[in-house]
Amino acid sequence: MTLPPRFPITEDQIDRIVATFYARIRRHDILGPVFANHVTDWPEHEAKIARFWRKAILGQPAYDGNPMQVHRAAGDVKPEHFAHWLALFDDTLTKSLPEHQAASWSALAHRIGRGLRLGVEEDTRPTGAPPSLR
Ligand code: HEM
Repeated sequence: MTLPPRFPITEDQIDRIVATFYARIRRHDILGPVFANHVTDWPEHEAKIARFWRKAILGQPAYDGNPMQVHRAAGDVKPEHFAHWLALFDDTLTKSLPEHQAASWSALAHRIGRGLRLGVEEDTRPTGAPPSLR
């Protein structure tokens, strides 16, 4: 089923953000080494991420993976990585897109990132300790 877009954006704009963002991820001091442990085929990774966003933003049935499971299973993705990821993503969005698109996509990424972070945190938290609700 195809859902209506959350905000107007072209597939080409999504592809360009993904390419710019992961080029910066590869050079990032903290995040670069984590990705290097997992991603060997960058064009394939970027194509998959672009399909993820085409589904999340445009409602296209382009992606059917399970990001929560992938991030939890990675083992070296830590809760504190999410703030770095989101800061770099926001910076890429504001430098590359008109304000409305950047703000809408940022809000969506923060919402998804919060869910993923809580999932990853679940695996690192000592049994019985309360979740961080920030
Ligand atoms: C809002 C934040 C994030 C989003 C939306 C996101 C999205 C995704 C998606 C869709 C995938 C592909 C999953 C699949 O294989 O189907 C992925 C893979 C991956 N993500 Fe994230 N991610 C986020 C944050 C992070 C953070 C903070 C890290 C920490 C370094 C990270 C590290 C990775 C790695 C290493 C993979 C590749 C796993 C593999 O192919 O084995 N991600 N991400």
